[in-house]
Amino acid sequence: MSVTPSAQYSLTIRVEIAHKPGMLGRVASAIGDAGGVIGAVDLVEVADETLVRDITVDAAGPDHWDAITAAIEGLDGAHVVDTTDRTFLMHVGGKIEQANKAPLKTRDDLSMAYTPGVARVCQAIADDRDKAFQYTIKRNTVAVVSDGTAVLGMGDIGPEAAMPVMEGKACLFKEFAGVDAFPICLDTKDTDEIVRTVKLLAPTFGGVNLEDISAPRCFEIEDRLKAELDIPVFHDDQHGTAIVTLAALLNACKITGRDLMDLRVLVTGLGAAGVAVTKILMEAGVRHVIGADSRGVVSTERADYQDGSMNSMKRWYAEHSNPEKITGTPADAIDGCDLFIGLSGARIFPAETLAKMNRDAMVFAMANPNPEVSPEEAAPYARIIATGRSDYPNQINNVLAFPGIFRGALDVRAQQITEEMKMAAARAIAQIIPDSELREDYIVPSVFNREVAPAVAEAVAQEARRTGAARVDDHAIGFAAGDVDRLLS
Ligand SMILES: NC(=O)c1ccc[n+]([C@@H]2O[C@H](COP(=O)([O-])OP(=O)(O)OC[C@H]3O[C@@H](n4cnc5c(N)ncnc54)[C@H](O)[C@@H]3O)[C@@H](O)[C@H]2O)c1
Ligand SMILES: O=C(O)C[C@H](O)C(=O)O
Ligand SMILES: [Mg+2]
Repeated sequence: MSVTPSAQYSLTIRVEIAHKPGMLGRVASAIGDAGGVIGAVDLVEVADETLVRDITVDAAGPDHWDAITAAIEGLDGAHVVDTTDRTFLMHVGGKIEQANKAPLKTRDDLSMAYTPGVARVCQAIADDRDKAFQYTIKRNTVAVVSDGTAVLGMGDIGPEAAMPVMEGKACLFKEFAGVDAFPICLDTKDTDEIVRTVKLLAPTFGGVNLEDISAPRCFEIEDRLKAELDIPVFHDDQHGTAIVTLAALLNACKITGRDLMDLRVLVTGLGAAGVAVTKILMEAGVRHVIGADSRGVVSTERADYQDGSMNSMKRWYAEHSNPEKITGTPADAIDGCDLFIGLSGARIFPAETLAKMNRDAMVFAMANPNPEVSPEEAAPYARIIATGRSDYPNQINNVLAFPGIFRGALDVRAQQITEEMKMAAARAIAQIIPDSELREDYIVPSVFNREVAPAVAEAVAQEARRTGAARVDDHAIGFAAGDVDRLLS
């Protein structure tokens, strides 16, 4: 849906240019006239007759790449040698690697890090398994587990194809909260097998972040793992999304002068994210919700509810929403709504449908990578617009939640992420923006705001302390865990 040039379609174009005055300017103009946005320009090779340069250009998509390279080829004295898709280049060999914390230069180093010294550490843990948190990576390492069945809005694309997203989550954990996370993509969709596999892996990890596992299996998988493991288990697409959506809504309501209790809300997509978002909004006070899945608006009148074929989560939904028993499509149900929340897929209805919403409408179109309705098209009908993407303002994305949530939980060694912790995290995210700075295009902090993860971690840790769920209090060293380990070693 990207129509404007952006970094996701950034291309490095290697161009051989005649070595004479004005040529680089002509190449730059050709790129600009074709709509490309030039970034870096590097000199690769100089010869008597020619220069070779790498020109980095943001474009709007593959067709636009062709138009830009054709424009360069159309010049006398310029020739495209080759092109590199920078997004793919960033993924060559994967995005993360393992790194050693202890030096291994001498025999002494080896005899401590490995045999024979390591055996004493193993024995200490064998005598007291809790010491795994002190002397292994468990204390700071989270498993990012997916079966590849609901990857972004791309659906069931399989475990190998899910890896770039899971590696990306690991990058975000490390970057924003100093948490070491490891991507694990499983070659099974079977609930029992997933539960058993994660349980078998659990001794290595301090927490489990479930990711992009489709509904309704994700609900049972999370419930069972939470019940059976003594480390926190958190399905990011449910709870991370719910926390950030509530944070955004708290601030959007301040701007539009609304009360959660009076809102009329339409949610499309009743999978992992849609159900969890609805639940947290209801816990926070929202009373009037209508939900729609790919078969239309859900109600107790719908045939699949009546004949018992509706899954249990949607049955819950049908029973707790849509008091007027509206039937039909999301476009039918949007009449008179104040808030639209999309957690379904791209372009599910024409933007004009939003005209039926109340004034000062709020539109959170959060499907990734492409939202239910584009912000440009929604603009005439909504006062506040948010998406899950980084290239628009108001990015409602679970990255604002999960790094800090796990940082806080690991620091106090909480065994569960409770509802109270999630609420506290939502409030912490919302409060990062002072009321005086709230604006229609600034309802959630930037994902690059370094205050967010520590604030979320502190809120989670405080809640754990308050409820007695905190088993230790490492919070003082949380963000510097690596440094402290080095000092201790
Ligand atoms: N912005 C964020 O932080 C964030 C977080 C989680 C999920 N998401 C996005 O939300 C979407 C759903 O993710 P999920 O994890 O809940 O997946 P899921 O597979 O569990 O659920 C998807 C749901 O959407 C429904 N759906 C599909 N097309 C629809 C349509 N045209 N109308 C109504 N409903 C439709 C499906 O029936 C299903 O119930 C994805 O696009 C994902 O990228 C965004
Ligand atoms: O991965 C993201 O950017 C958000 C979310 O987890 C999603 O599945 O869309
Ligand atoms: Mg996800």
